Amino acid sequence: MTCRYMPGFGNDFETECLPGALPQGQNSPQRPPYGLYAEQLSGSPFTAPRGANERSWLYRIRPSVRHAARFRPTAFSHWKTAPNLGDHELPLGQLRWDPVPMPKADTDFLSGVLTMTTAGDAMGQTGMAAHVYAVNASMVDDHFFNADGELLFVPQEGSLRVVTEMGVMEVAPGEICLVPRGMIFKVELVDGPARGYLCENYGAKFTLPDRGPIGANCLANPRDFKTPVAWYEDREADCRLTVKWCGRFYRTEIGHSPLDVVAWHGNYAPWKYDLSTFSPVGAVLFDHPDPSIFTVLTSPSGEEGTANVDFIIFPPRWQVAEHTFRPPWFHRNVMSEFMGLIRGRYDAKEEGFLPGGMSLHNMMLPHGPDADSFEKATRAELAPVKLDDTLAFMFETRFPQHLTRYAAETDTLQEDYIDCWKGLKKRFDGTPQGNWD
Ligand SMILES: O=C(O)Cc1cc(O)ccc1O
Ligand SMILES: [Fe+2]
Repeated sequence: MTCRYMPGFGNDFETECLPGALPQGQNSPQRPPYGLYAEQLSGSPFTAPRGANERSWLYRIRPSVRHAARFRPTAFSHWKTAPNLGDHELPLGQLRWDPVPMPKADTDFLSGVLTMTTAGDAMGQTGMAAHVYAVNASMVDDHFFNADGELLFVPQEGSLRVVTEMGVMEVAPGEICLVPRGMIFKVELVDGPARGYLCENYGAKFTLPDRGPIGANCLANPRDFKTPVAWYEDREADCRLTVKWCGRFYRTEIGHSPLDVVAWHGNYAPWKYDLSTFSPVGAVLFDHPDPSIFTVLTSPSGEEGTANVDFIIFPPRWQVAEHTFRPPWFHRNVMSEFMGLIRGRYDAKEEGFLPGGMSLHNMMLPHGPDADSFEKATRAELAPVKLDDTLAFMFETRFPQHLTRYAAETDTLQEDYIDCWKGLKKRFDGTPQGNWD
Protein backbone atom coordinates (compact mmCIF):
# COMPACT_ATOMS: atom_id res chain seq x y z
CA MET A 1 0.00 0.00 0.00
CA THR A 2 1.41 3.43 -0.87
CA CYS A 3 0.40 5.98 1.68
CA ARG A 4 -0.29 9.56 0.67
CA TYR A 5 0.03 12.49 3.00
CA MET A 6 -0.75 16.20 3.25
CA PRO A 7 1.95 18.51 4.67
CA GLY A 8 1.52 20.82 7.66
CA PHE A 9 1.05 20.88 11.42
CA GLY A 10 -2.42 21.70 12.78
CA ASN A 11 -3.73 22.75 9.35
CA ASP A 12 -7.36 22.67 8.38
CA PHE A 13 -7.17 19.75 5.96
CA GLU A 14 -9.75 18.30 3.61
CA THR A 15 -9.63 14.96 1.80
CA GLU A 16 -12.03 12.58 0.06
CA CYS A 17 -11.66 9.09 -1.44
CA LEU A 18 -14.62 9.47 -3.83
CA PRO A 19 -15.33 12.55 -5.92
CA GLY A 20 -17.84 14.83 -4.22
CA ALA A 21 -17.94 12.77 -1.00
CA LEU A 22 -16.98 15.79 1.08
CA PRO A 23 -19.86 18.24 1.53
CA GLN A 24 -18.90 21.74 0.49
CA GLY A 25 -20.02 24.92 2.23
CA GLN A 26 -21.58 23.14 5.23
CA ASN A 27 -20.85 20.35 7.69
CA SER A 28 -24.23 18.73 8.13
CA PRO A 29 -26.25 18.47 4.93
CA GLN A 30 -29.71 16.94 5.27
CA ARG A 31 -28.52 14.00 3.13
CA PRO A 32 -24.75 13.80 2.79
CA PRO A 33 -23.35 12.56 -0.55
CA TYR A 34 -23.11 8.78 -1.14
CA GLY A 35 -25.49 8.12 1.75
CA LEU A 36 -22.71 8.80 4.27
CA TYR A 37 -23.28 9.77 7.88
CA ALA A 38 -21.73 12.99 9.19
CA GLU A 39 -19.95 12.77 12.57
CA GLN A 40 -17.94 15.37 14.46
CA LEU A 41 -14.85 14.27 16.40
CA SER A 42 -13.87 16.93 18.95
CA GLY A 43 -10.31 17.10 20.26
CA SER A 44 -10.89 20.24 22.30
CA PRO A 45 -13.90 21.63 24.12
CA PHE A 46 -16.33 23.30 21.69
CA THR A 47 -15.48 26.62 23.27
CA ALA A 48 -11.66 26.42 23.21
CA PRO A 49 -10.06 29.59 21.82
CA ARG A 50 -9.52 29.54 18.08
CA GLY A 51 -5.79 28.69 18.20
CA ALA A 52 -6.46 25.67 20.40
CA ASN A 53 -9.79 24.58 18.94
CA GLU A 54 -9.55 21.19 17.25
CA ARG A 55 -12.25 19.14 15.61
CA SER A 56 -12.84 17.20 12.42
CA TRP A 57 -15.93 16.24 10.45
CA LEU A 58 -15.98 12.62 9.33
CA TYR A 59 -18.26 11.32 6.56
CA ARG A 60 -18.59 7.61 7.12
CA ILE A 61 -20.54 4.54 6.04
CA ARG A 62 -22.02 4.04 9.51
CA PRO A 63 -21.81 6.36 12.53
CA SER A 64 -19.47 5.02 15.21
CA VAL A 65 -22.30 4.75 17.73
CA ARG A 66 -23.59 1.78 15.72
CA HIS A 67 -21.84 -1.04 17.48
CA ALA A 68 -23.59 -4.33 18.08
CA ALA A 69 -23.08 -4.78 21.80
CA ARG A 70 -22.57 -2.90 25.04
CA PHE A 71 -19.00 -2.37 26.25
CA ARG A 72 -17.80 -5.24 28.42
CA PRO A 73 -14.71 -5.13 30.63
CA THR A 74 -11.57 -6.72 29.29
CA ALA A 75 -7.96 -6.56 30.48
CA PHE A 76 -4.46 -5.79 29.27
CA SER A 77 -2.55 -6.38 32.45
CA HIS A 78 0.76 -4.79 31.40
CA TRP A 79 -0.77 -1.50 30.22
CA LYS A 80 -0.97 0.70 33.34
CA THR A 81 -2.42 4.15 33.92
CA ALA A 82 -1.56 6.96 36.34
CA PRO A 83 -2.02 7.08 39.23
CA ASN A 84 -0.42 3.65 39.62
CA LEU A 85 1.15 3.77 43.05
CA GLY A 86 1.69 1.48 45.89
CA ASP A 87 1.22 -2.01 44.44
CA HIS A 88 4.91 -2.76 44.93
CA GLU A 89 8.13 -1.50 46.49
CA LEU A 90 9.56 1.23 44.24
CA PRO A 91 13.32 1.00 43.87
CA LEU A 92 14.44 4.61 44.03
CA GLY A 93 17.51 5.37 42.03
CA GLN A 94 18.99 5.90 38.62
CA LEU A 95 17.69 3.05 36.51
CA ARG A 96 18.50 1.53 33.16
CA TRP A 97 17.07 -1.39 31.21
CA ASP A 98 18.30 -3.57 28.35
CA PRO A 99 15.97 -3.82 25.34
CA VAL A 100 12.77 -5.78 25.89
CA PRO A 101 12.99 -9.13 24.08
CA MET A 102 10.71 -9.75 21.13
CA PRO A 103 7.75 -11.92 22.20
CA LYS A 104 7.68 -15.63 21.38
CA ALA A 105 3.89 -16.09 21.52
CA ASP A 106 1.61 -14.28 19.06
CA THR A 107 1.43 -10.70 20.31
CA ASP A 108 -0.38 -7.86 18.61
CA PHE A 109 -0.06 -4.19 19.49
CA LEU A 110 -2.74 -4.24 22.19
CA SER A 111 -1.17 -7.09 24.10
CA GLY A 112 2.36 -5.92 23.28
CA VAL A 113 2.27 -2.68 25.25
CA LEU A 114 4.33 -2.82 28.47
CA THR A 115 4.14 0.19 30.73
CA MET A 116 7.43 1.30 32.29
CA THR A 117 6.36 4.47 34.12
CA THR A 118 3.26 6.50 34.82
CA ALA A 119 3.14 10.14 35.90
CA GLY A 120 0.39 12.55 36.94
CA ASP A 121 -3.24 11.48 36.81
CA ALA A 122 -5.12 10.40 33.69
CA MET A 123 -8.44 11.26 35.36
CA GLY A 124 -7.28 14.85 35.80
CA GLN A 125 -5.95 14.88 32.23
CA THR A 126 -2.40 15.58 33.38
CA GLY A 127 0.79 13.59 33.06
CA MET A 128 1.87 10.74 30.86
CA ALA A 129 2.92 7.12 30.69
CA ALA A 130 6.09 5.77 29.09
CA HIS A 131 5.54 2.40 27.46
CA VAL A 132 7.48 0.04 25.23
CA TYR A 133 5.84 -2.20 22.69
CA ALA A 134 7.14 -5.47 21.28
CA VAL A 135 4.84 -6.92 18.65
CA ASN A 136 4.97 -9.87 16.21
CA ALA A 137 1.38 -9.96 14.89
CA SER A 138 -0.83 -7.50 13.05
CA MET A 139 -4.25 -6.46 14.30
CA VAL A 140 -6.78 -7.74 11.76
CA ASP A 141 -10.35 -7.43 13.01
CA ASP A 142 -9.34 -5.74 16.26
CA HIS A 143 -9.51 -1.97 16.58
CA PHE A 144 -8.78 0.38 19.43
CA PHE A 145 -9.27 3.87 20.73
CA ASN A 146 -7.77 5.52 23.78
CA ALA A 147 -9.93 8.02 25.64
CA ASP A 148 -7.15 8.61 28.19
CA GLY A 149 -4.73 10.39 25.91
CA GLU A 150 -3.01 10.73 22.60
CA LEU A 151 -0.34 8.18 21.63
CA LEU A 152 3.07 9.17 20.33
CA PHE A 153 4.78 6.20 18.64
CA VAL A 154 8.59 6.09 18.51
CA PRO A 155 9.53 2.96 16.49
CA GLN A 156 12.94 1.49 17.21
CA GLU A 157 12.89 -1.73 15.18
CA GLY A 158 10.50 -2.68 12.37
CA SER A 159 8.01 -0.42 10.62
CA LEU A 160 4.38 -0.05 11.62
CA ARG A 161 1.36 0.57 9.45
CA VAL A 162 -1.01 2.56 11.61
CA VAL A 163 -4.44 2.32 10.02
CA THR A 164 -6.66 5.04 11.47
CA GLU A 165 -10.19 6.20 10.79
CA MET A 166 -8.73 9.21 9.00
CA GLY A 167 -6.04 7.53 6.90
CA VAL A 168 -3.07 5.18 6.87
CA MET A 169 0.50 5.99 7.98
CA GLU A 170 3.61 3.87 7.58
CA VAL A 171 6.18 4.68 10.19
CA ALA A 172 9.76 3.39 10.23
CA PRO A 173 12.46 3.65 12.92
CA GLY A 174 13.70 7.24 12.81
CA GLU A 175 10.15 8.48 12.28
CA ILE A 176 7.38 9.12 14.81
CA CYS A 177 3.63 9.28 14.53
CA LEU A 178 0.77 10.52 16.63
CA VAL A 179 -2.73 9.07 17.04
CA PRO A 180 -5.04 11.64 18.66
CA ARG A 181 -7.13 10.87 21.74
CA GLY A 182 -10.30 9.01 20.82
CA MET A 183 -9.30 8.08 17.28
CA ILE A 184 -10.03 4.50 16.17
CA PHE A 185 -7.05 2.67 14.71
CA LYS A 186 -5.26 -0.64 14.38
CA VAL A 187 -1.56 -1.46 14.05
CA GLU A 188 -0.16 -3.74 11.35
CA LEU A 189 3.38 -4.96 10.85
CA VAL A 190 5.16 -4.07 7.61
CA ASP A 191 8.48 -5.90 7.65
CA GLY A 192 8.44 -8.34 10.56
CA PRO A 193 8.36 -7.94 14.33
CA ALA A 194 8.44 -4.43 15.68
CA ARG A 195 9.62 -2.79 18.85
CA GLY A 196 9.50 0.78 19.99
CA TYR A 197 8.48 3.31 22.58
CA LEU A 198 5.14 4.93 23.19
CA CYS A 199 4.29 8.10 25.07
CA GLU A 200 0.69 8.19 26.24
CA ASN A 201 0.01 11.85 26.86
CA TYR A 202 -2.92 12.43 29.20
CA GLY A 203 -2.48 16.21 29.12
CA ALA A 204 -2.68 18.99 26.57
CA LYS A 205 -1.99 17.88 23.02
CA PHE A 206 1.58 17.88 21.76
CA THR A 207 2.32 21.03 19.87
CA LEU A 208 5.41 22.69 18.40
CA PRO A 209 7.43 24.68 20.95
CA ASP A 210 7.86 28.41 20.50
CA ARG A 211 11.26 29.13 19.00
CA GLY A 212 11.94 32.41 20.85
CA PRO A 213 15.07 34.14 19.58
CA ILE A 214 15.80 31.22 17.22
CA GLY A 215 13.21 32.84 14.96
CA ALA A 216 10.86 31.48 12.32
CA ASN A 217 12.90 28.45 11.17
CA CYS A 218 14.81 25.39 12.38
CA LEU A 219 13.97 22.71 14.94
CA ALA A 220 10.78 20.94 13.74
CA ASN A 221 9.29 22.77 10.77
CA PRO A 222 5.50 22.46 10.30
CA ARG A 223 5.65 21.39 6.66
CA ASP A 224 7.54 18.22 7.59
CA PHE A 225 4.53 16.86 9.50
CA LYS A 226 2.44 14.61 7.26
CA THR A 227 -1.24 13.84 7.73
CA PRO A 228 -2.66 10.89 5.77
CA VAL A 229 -5.33 11.36 3.12
CA ALA A 230 -8.69 9.68 3.71
CA TRP A 231 -8.81 5.90 3.34
CA TYR A 232 -11.74 3.57 3.98
CA GLU A 233 -12.83 -0.03 3.70
CA ASP A 234 -16.39 -1.23 3.18
CA ARG A 235 -15.92 -4.55 4.92
CA GLU A 236 -18.57 -6.66 6.66
CA ALA A 237 -16.73 -8.74 9.25
CA ASP A 238 -16.80 -9.68 12.93
CA CYS A 239 -14.79 -6.71 14.08
CA ARG A 240 -14.02 -5.81 17.66
CA LEU A 241 -13.37 -2.44 19.22
CA THR A 242 -11.34 -2.12 22.42
CA VAL A 243 -11.51 1.12 24.36
CA LYS A 244 -9.17 2.37 27.05
CA TRP A 245 -11.11 4.63 29.37
CA CYS A 246 -9.83 5.92 32.75
CA GLY A 247 -7.26 3.16 32.91
CA ARG A 248 -9.70 0.33 32.24
CA PHE A 249 -10.25 -1.61 29.07
CA TYR A 250 -13.61 -2.42 27.50
CA ARG A 251 -14.57 -4.28 24.39
CA THR A 252 -17.52 -4.33 22.02
CA GLU A 253 -18.35 -6.06 18.74
CA ILE A 254 -19.12 -4.34 15.48
CA GLY A 255 -20.39 -6.24 12.47
CA HIS A 256 -18.30 -4.17 10.08
CA SER A 257 -14.98 -2.41 9.87
CA PRO A 258 -15.06 0.89 11.76
CA LEU A 259 -12.43 2.19 9.33
CA ASP A 260 -15.15 3.44 7.03
CA VAL A 261 -14.54 7.19 6.75
CA VAL A 262 -14.81 8.09 3.06
CA ALA A 263 -14.07 11.81 3.44
CA TRP A 264 -13.16 14.22 6.20
CA HIS A 265 -12.16 17.77 6.89
CA GLY A 266 -10.78 19.52 9.94
CA ASN A 267 -7.70 20.01 12.08
CA TYR A 268 -7.97 17.07 14.50
CA ALA A 269 -6.00 14.40 12.69
CA PRO A 270 -3.13 11.92 12.97
CA TRP A 271 0.31 12.77 11.63
CA LYS A 272 3.79 11.35 11.12
CA TYR A 273 7.17 13.07 11.17
CA ASP A 274 10.64 12.07 10.01
CA LEU A 275 13.11 12.96 12.79
CA SER A 276 15.87 13.48 10.20
CA THR A 277 14.05 16.65 9.11
CA PHE A 278 14.60 18.18 12.57
CA SER A 279 17.11 21.01 12.16
CA PRO A 280 19.11 21.15 15.42
CA VAL A 281 20.50 24.42 16.69
CA GLY A 282 23.41 24.20 19.13
CA ALA A 283 26.49 25.72 20.69
CA VAL A 284 28.68 27.23 17.97
CA LEU A 285 31.41 28.55 20.27
CA PHE A 286 31.46 27.07 23.77
CA ASP A 287 29.48 25.29 26.52
CA HIS A 288 26.76 22.67 26.44
CA PRO A 289 23.23 24.11 26.22
CA ASP A 290 20.21 22.64 28.00
CA PRO A 291 18.56 19.80 26.07
CA SER A 292 15.44 21.92 25.60
CA ILE A 293 17.08 23.20 22.40
CA PHE A 294 16.23 19.81 20.92
CA THR A 295 12.52 19.88 21.78
CA VAL A 296 10.51 18.44 18.91
CA LEU A 297 7.11 18.63 20.60
CA THR A 298 5.77 19.99 23.85
CA SER A 299 2.61 19.31 25.81
CA PRO A 300 2.12 22.48 27.88
CA SER A 301 0.87 22.20 31.44
CA GLY A 302 -0.71 25.62 31.77
CA GLU A 303 2.30 26.88 33.72
CA GLU A 304 4.64 28.64 31.37
CA GLY A 305 7.87 26.76 30.57
CA THR A 306 6.85 23.79 32.72
CA ALA A 307 5.85 21.06 30.34
CA ASN A 308 3.37 18.34 31.06
CA VAL A 309 5.74 16.42 28.80
CA ASP A 310 8.36 17.36 26.24
CA PHE A 311 9.54 15.06 23.47
CA ILE A 312 13.23 15.81 22.93
CA ILE A 313 15.69 14.14 20.55
CA PHE A 314 19.48 13.90 20.42
CA PRO A 315 20.02 13.67 16.66
CA PRO A 316 23.20 13.40 14.58
CA ARG A 317 24.99 16.77 14.76
CA TRP A 318 28.32 18.54 14.69
CA GLN A 319 30.08 19.32 17.92
CA VAL A 320 32.33 22.34 17.63
CA ALA A 321 32.43 23.93 21.08
CA GLU A 322 35.86 25.18 22.17
CA HIS A 323 37.41 24.66 25.66
CA THR A 324 34.25 22.79 26.62
CA PHE A 325 33.25 19.50 28.16
CA ARG A 326 31.00 18.52 25.24
CA PRO A 327 28.75 15.67 26.47
CA PRO A 328 25.86 16.28 28.89
CA TRP A 329 27.05 17.63 32.23
CA PHE A 330 26.37 16.17 35.67
CA HIS A 331 23.03 17.46 36.81
CA ARG A 332 19.96 17.20 39.02
CA ASN A 333 16.63 18.10 37.45
CA VAL A 334 13.23 18.89 38.93
CA MET A 335 11.73 17.33 35.79
CA SER A 336 11.78 13.54 35.32
CA GLU A 337 13.69 12.09 32.38
CA PHE A 338 12.80 8.85 30.61
CA MET A 339 15.20 8.11 27.76
CA GLY A 340 15.35 5.61 24.91
CA LEU A 341 17.81 4.94 22.12
CA ILE A 342 16.59 4.43 18.56
CA ARG A 343 20.00 3.76 17.05
CA GLY A 344 23.74 4.07 17.56
CA ARG A 345 25.33 5.34 20.74
CA TYR A 346 24.58 8.15 23.17
CA ASP A 347 27.52 10.41 23.95
CA ALA A 348 27.06 10.40 27.73
CA LYS A 349 26.81 6.59 27.88
CA GLU A 350 28.86 4.98 25.14
CA GLU A 351 28.43 1.52 26.63
CA GLY A 352 25.48 -0.09 28.38
CA PHE A 353 22.72 2.12 26.95
CA LEU A 354 21.62 -0.01 24.00
CA PRO A 355 19.29 0.60 21.07
CA GLY A 356 15.89 -0.50 22.34
CA GLY A 357 17.02 0.05 25.95
CA MET A 358 15.78 2.70 28.38
CA SER A 359 16.89 4.79 31.31
CA LEU A 360 15.03 6.71 33.99
CA HIS A 361 16.51 9.65 35.87
CA ASN A 362 13.68 10.73 38.07
CA MET A 363 12.88 14.03 39.78
CA MET A 364 16.00 15.46 41.49
CA LEU A 365 18.11 12.31 41.17
CA PRO A 366 21.71 13.06 40.18
CA HIS A 367 23.03 11.71 36.89
CA GLY A 368 25.35 12.53 34.01
CA PRO A 369 28.07 11.05 31.85
CA ASP A 370 29.46 7.69 32.94
CA ALA A 371 33.09 7.45 34.04
CA ASP A 372 34.40 6.24 30.68
CA SER A 373 32.57 8.88 28.65
CA PHE A 374 33.70 11.52 31.14
CA GLU A 375 37.30 10.40 30.91
CA LYS A 376 37.22 10.37 27.12
CA ALA A 377 35.59 13.82 26.84
CA THR A 378 38.06 15.46 29.23
CA ARG A 379 40.95 14.23 27.05
CA ALA A 380 39.41 14.65 23.59
CA GLU A 381 41.02 16.90 21.05
CA LEU A 382 38.42 19.61 20.50
CA ALA A 383 38.34 19.58 16.71
CA PRO A 384 34.92 19.68 15.01
CA VAL A 385 33.45 16.22 15.47
CA LYS A 386 30.35 14.80 13.86
CA LEU A 387 28.19 12.67 16.16
CA ASP A 388 26.89 10.52 13.37
CA ASP A 389 25.38 7.19 14.24
CA THR A 390 23.12 8.31 17.06
CA LEU A 391 19.46 8.96 17.78
CA ALA A 392 18.32 9.07 21.40
CA PHE A 393 15.20 10.70 22.79
CA MET A 394 13.68 11.78 26.07
CA PHE A 395 10.15 12.02 27.47
CA GLU A 396 10.67 14.74 30.09
CA THR A 397 7.80 15.55 32.41
CA ARG A 398 7.16 17.89 35.30
CA PHE A 399 5.68 14.93 37.21
CA PRO A 400 7.66 12.24 39.00
CA GLN A 401 7.56 9.01 37.02
CA HIS A 402 6.39 5.98 38.99
CA LEU A 403 7.70 2.60 38.03
CA THR A 404 5.33 -0.20 37.23
CA ARG A 405 5.83 -3.54 38.88
CA TYR A 406 6.91 -4.88 35.49
CA ALA A 407 9.62 -2.22 35.16
CA ALA A 408 10.80 -2.80 38.73
CA GLU A 409 10.99 -6.57 38.46
CA THR A 410 11.85 -7.37 34.85
CA ASP A 411 15.10 -9.21 34.11
CA THR A 412 16.19 -6.45 31.74
CA LEU A 413 16.70 -4.03 34.66
CA GLN A 414 20.45 -3.47 34.97
CA GLU A 415 21.26 -4.09 38.62
CA ASP A 416 24.73 -2.61 38.27
CA TYR A 417 23.79 0.60 36.41
CA ILE A 418 25.02 2.86 39.20
CA ASP A 419 28.50 1.33 38.88
CA CYS A 420 28.98 3.27 35.63
CA TRP A 421 29.80 6.28 37.81
CA LYS A 422 32.06 4.39 40.25
CA GLY A 423 35.24 5.26 38.35
CA LEU A 424 34.75 9.02 38.72
CA LYS A 425 37.76 9.67 40.89
CA LYS A 426 38.78 12.61 42.98
CA ARG A 427 40.70 15.15 40.84
CA PHE A 428 41.03 17.83 43.49
CA ASP A 429 44.55 18.01 44.86
CA GLY A 430 44.68 21.54 46.21
CA THR A 431 46.48 22.90 43.15
CA PRO A 432 44.75 25.23 40.63
CA GLN A 433 45.33 22.81 37.76
CA GLY A 434 43.91 19.80 39.66
CA ASN A 435 44.91 16.25 38.97
CA TRP A 436 43.66 15.40 35.47
CA ASP A 437 46.10 12.50 34.90
O1 LIG B 1 20.48 13.14 31.19
C1 LIG B 1 20.58 13.08 29.96
O2 LIG B 1 21.43 12.37 29.40
C2 LIG B 1 19.72 13.99 29.09
C3 LIG B 1 20.33 15.33 29.02
C4 LIG B 1 21.14 15.67 27.97
C5 LIG B 1 21.77 16.91 27.94
O3 LIG B 1 22.55 17.23 26.89
C6 LIG B 1 21.62 17.79 29.00
C7 LIG B 1 20.78 17.47 30.05
C8 LIG B 1 20.13 16.23 30.06
O4 LIG B 1 19.29 15.90 31.05
FE1 LIG C 1 19.43 14.39 32.35
